[in-house]
Amino acid sequence: MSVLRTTGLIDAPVATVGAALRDTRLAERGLRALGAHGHAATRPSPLLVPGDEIAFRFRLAGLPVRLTTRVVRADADALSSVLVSGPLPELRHETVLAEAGPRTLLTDSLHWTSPLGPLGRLVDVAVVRRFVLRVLAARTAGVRELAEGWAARKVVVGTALVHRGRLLAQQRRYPAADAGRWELPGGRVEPGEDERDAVVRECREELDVEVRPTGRVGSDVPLRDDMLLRVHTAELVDPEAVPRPVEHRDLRWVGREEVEGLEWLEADKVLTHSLRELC
Ligand SMILES: Nc1nc2c([nH]c(=O)n2[C@H]2C[C@H](O)[C@@H](COP(=O)(O)OP(=O)(O)OP(=O)(O)O)O2)c(=O)[nH]1
Repeated sequence: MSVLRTTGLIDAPVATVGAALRDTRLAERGLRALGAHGHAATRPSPLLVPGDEIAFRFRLAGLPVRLTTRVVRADADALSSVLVSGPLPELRHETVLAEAGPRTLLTDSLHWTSPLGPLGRLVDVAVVRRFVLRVLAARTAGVRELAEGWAARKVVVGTALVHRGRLLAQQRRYPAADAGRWELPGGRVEPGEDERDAVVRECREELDVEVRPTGRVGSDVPLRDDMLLRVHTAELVDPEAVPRPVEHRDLRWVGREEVEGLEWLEADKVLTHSLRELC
């Protein structure tokens, strides 16, 4: 099996780079940057989720290549995909992110098996490795451009409040387009305010309870109006406290199997696979 590893430093937090990695336009941009005249089809959603397939069509050394991969992991700090179909028996792509001070270290690993035995290994050295290195460099440049742009956005905090194995969702009352859809408690971080303080304030305002932030979940999600959704996990300070819907139509504690069935706001839909892991 052949392995190629590359790294890059990006001037943005891990969760923001994690969002950029999941951008569905990235594969196509990478191919275009190479002049590979490729086409990469994904479903029309802003961010990839596990199960999504990406179909690539491009030419390598003059030969047409068709290759489809499937996303198997899309977390704040990692994106992985495996081969579904293509002209080689095995292909696995893993991108792992690690905090490096205020920046993020991105490590790409590509593992593949050549289709032609010893001859394939020669082709690997001559053609494939060079092509893969260019693809990965173009992709990292695309991730950097998106993530560094998003890092300057205003943050909306969402709160994944978990209690006795269930997650709290709240149902919006307005605007009309979003009425009846579900979201996490939260809102815009005010100037000078810490994100965790915003989580505590929003939960006090929206749920009338005190919460304690406990960590983070999922990658960021770009929103309209130059905002970025970032979800923090939290617990009730008083386990007997009962949240009430101060501004919302309804509240619901949902278990692992119910998370993906709710009609969430668009942005939250790409986080449900991460949220269900909390239950
Ligand atoms: N709180 C929260 N907001 C979300 C989620 N998903 C999502 O797209 N958003 C959007 C809805 C809003 O456009 C924005 C939140 O900003 P906000 O809380 O300050 O504004 P809002 O529209 O809810 O209401 P308001 O405070 O102006 O009355 O983020 C989510 O899960 N929780």
